[in-house]
Amino acid sequence: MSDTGPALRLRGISKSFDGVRVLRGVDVSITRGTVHALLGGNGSGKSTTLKVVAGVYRGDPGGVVEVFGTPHPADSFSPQQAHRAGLRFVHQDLGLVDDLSVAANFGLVSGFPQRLGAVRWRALHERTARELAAAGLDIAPQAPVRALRPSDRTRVAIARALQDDDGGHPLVLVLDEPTASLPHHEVDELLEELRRRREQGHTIVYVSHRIPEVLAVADDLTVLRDGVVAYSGPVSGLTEDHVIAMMTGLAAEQAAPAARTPRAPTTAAPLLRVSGLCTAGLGPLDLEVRPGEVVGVAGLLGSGRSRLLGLLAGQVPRTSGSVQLAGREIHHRSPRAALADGVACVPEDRARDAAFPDRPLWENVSAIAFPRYARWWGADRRAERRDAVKAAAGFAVHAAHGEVPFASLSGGNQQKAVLARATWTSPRLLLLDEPSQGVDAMARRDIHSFIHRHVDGHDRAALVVSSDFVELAALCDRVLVLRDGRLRAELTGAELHESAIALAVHQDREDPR
Ligand SMILES: Nc1ncnc2c1ncn2[C@@H]1O[C@H](COP(=O)(O)OP(=O)(O)OP(=O)(O)O)[C@@H](O)[C@H]1O
Repeated sequence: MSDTGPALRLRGISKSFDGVRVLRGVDVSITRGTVHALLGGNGSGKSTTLKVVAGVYRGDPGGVVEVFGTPHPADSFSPQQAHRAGLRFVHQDLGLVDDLSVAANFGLVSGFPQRLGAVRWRALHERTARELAAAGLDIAPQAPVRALRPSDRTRVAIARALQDDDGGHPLVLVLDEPTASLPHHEVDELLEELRRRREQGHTIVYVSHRIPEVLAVADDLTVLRDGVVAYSGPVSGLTEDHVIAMMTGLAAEQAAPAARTPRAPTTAAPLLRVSGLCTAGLGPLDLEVRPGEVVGVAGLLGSGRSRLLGLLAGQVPRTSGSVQLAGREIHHRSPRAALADGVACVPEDRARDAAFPDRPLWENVSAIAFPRYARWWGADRRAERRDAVKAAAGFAVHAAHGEVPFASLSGGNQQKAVLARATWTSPRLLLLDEPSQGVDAMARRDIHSFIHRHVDGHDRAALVVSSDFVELAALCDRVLVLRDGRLRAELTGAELHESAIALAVHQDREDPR
């Protein structure tokens, strides 16, 4: 291990899947004691790069992963070698076991101290308490992971990854989208944690789609475009538009978003009218959505925001109340029944609720539209495939072809494919739960303009749940704020900005709605 030079250096890293090269000669040098962000559009190769660095994927021959001055051939680098070399990883799902205590989660990685075959819990608790204190975390080692706040869970995962099993040497900590699933108000805490770890001498490599956040916390950044390094250098002096221009290869002015025309207030009769709607933990709720409106729903985890969408989508049964769509009472007992009435939903947990991972991309896109292709002689699969591939292309889903298994798509492309499916049947009410999770900045802009196009001038509307208040302010005509299952505020016009939404979401005082 050399004492000078970069912490991590990638030289000529390439990676092919079935003969298709998805990384092409990636060269990156990461300075010790810095925060280095890795950015790029969906499918640009960020996760693949990290997996080669982690030794999970074998790189193509010729590439080198150099850690603290020691070179390792990328085609034979293993996870064990990566660990010994001083690389530590925190994946997006954090890898914590919710039902175990914090100390037991530490033990899973560092081993359980034992005497005569029995676990020495007291020793494990003491060791974990020292690690937590060193990390500035005021958490008992006995606390169940399930009870932790989201940002504390991430900080525990970081403390576990960095636990002092390496004689106190600085390490390279690699994080994959650590802020993607954090509530808005906890993002700053995590960014502060990254800064603190940098001060301790560690090197942080951090994948993100949130450019403003990267500009705030990173010293340097690398932009990947189609598996090639488009930029690697300091953050200072860069703006969001510069970064997007590097990600897209377009000039900054071409990459800038089209200005949004504020919608005139509509006086049309409501498309959706909800009255006295109740289910466990939610309601009674009264709300109206007019044709052409994009209405946001903001609230903390547990506020009832996803439950509201589930109720409208036929996934959650109601206990009382009424829902009218275009003046007609509807009461769906399944998502399929809701769809038949023009209500389509994109759930928050794509992998669990919205995907057939082993089936081809095109089947995942056409999944809800296949009855259209029923013919007297069977199903017109050829037409179905053709139209599904077209629908995916309309959402800029980046895939070699329509036959690739859904699971092999990058996360952002999976999300776009699921959105393409939901909108294919031109639903009158589009229900979207965290629609731009994991999608890159350009795709997020595309998704927003698609939602606007879907509703503008049509007898359609969208209801959007998002924990990203910047997104809600940019996308929505109105934002409803839920707390403890009740509607507490409604923001519109000049009130509709990020900080007002944050304030309304966190307010303890109940207003008299
Ligand atoms: N196991 C695999 N088999 C085949 N192709 C793969 C596999 N893993 C990744 N790819 C392809 O490699 C390319 C890069 O994917 P990768 O997941 O690295 O992108 P990414 O930059 O992390 O994207 P995102 O921001 O959407 O997560 C994509 O075209 C993807 O479909």
